Amino acid sequence: MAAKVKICGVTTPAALDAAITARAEYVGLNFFPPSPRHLPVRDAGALAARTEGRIISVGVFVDPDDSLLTQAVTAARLGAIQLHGAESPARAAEVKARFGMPVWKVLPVSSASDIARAESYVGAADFILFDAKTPKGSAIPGGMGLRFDWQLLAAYHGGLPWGLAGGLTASNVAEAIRATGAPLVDTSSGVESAPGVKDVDRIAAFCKAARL
Ligand SMILES: O=C(O)c1ccccc1NCC(=O)[C@H](O)[C@H](O)COP(=O)(O)O
Repeated sequence: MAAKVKICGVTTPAALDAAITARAEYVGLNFFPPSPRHLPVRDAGALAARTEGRIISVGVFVDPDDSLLTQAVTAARLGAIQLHGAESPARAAEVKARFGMPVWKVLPVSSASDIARAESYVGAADFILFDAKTPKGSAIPGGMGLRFDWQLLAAYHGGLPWGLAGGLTASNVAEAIRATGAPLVDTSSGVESAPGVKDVDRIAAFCKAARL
């Protein structure tokens, strides 16, 4: 089965439409203010109006409080919540229960023990996204175009559905899927011309390459 595609950090109608046209399954809408892809809640409604029934919006959050989640879930008509911070299994379970929608937990990876942590989210989250660990002190915990050693994924026992993120581009995504068997691939900076600036041609090329 073809890997599903998530285009993360979409902030404009043009990028959203490019993801829909290229048949991506998900877009990520980023609600973390320090990110160059930050989407203010007040701007989310305009994008949400274009997504209805065409693509699923995943809200990207870093250790969010319930107030931000409530505002974003409503304004952006989210279909899933991605927790990209240090959220514990208990917090993931709480968010899942409170908002009644799938929770994706991101695990930053640099060693085998990071993969093993996925098991602790069984029953608490619905989906695990393995992403590259960013350097200590980074302003953002994702979207930096960094890869991790894909061979580490061989140790994953598959207690939860999962996806692969980190440094994926149109040039390496087919190889990433072949090497890891990832059922979902996620990219952000790999389809940009500059941080936060999505490139519609790169979005199309990425989606095409993921399906080859
Ligand atoms: O992209 C961001 O700016 C970001 C900021 C804070 C938390 C998460 C963020 N991105 C989340 C994603 O799912 C990215 O697609 C993922 O980290 C991969 O990014 P990239 O290596 O640039 O493809």
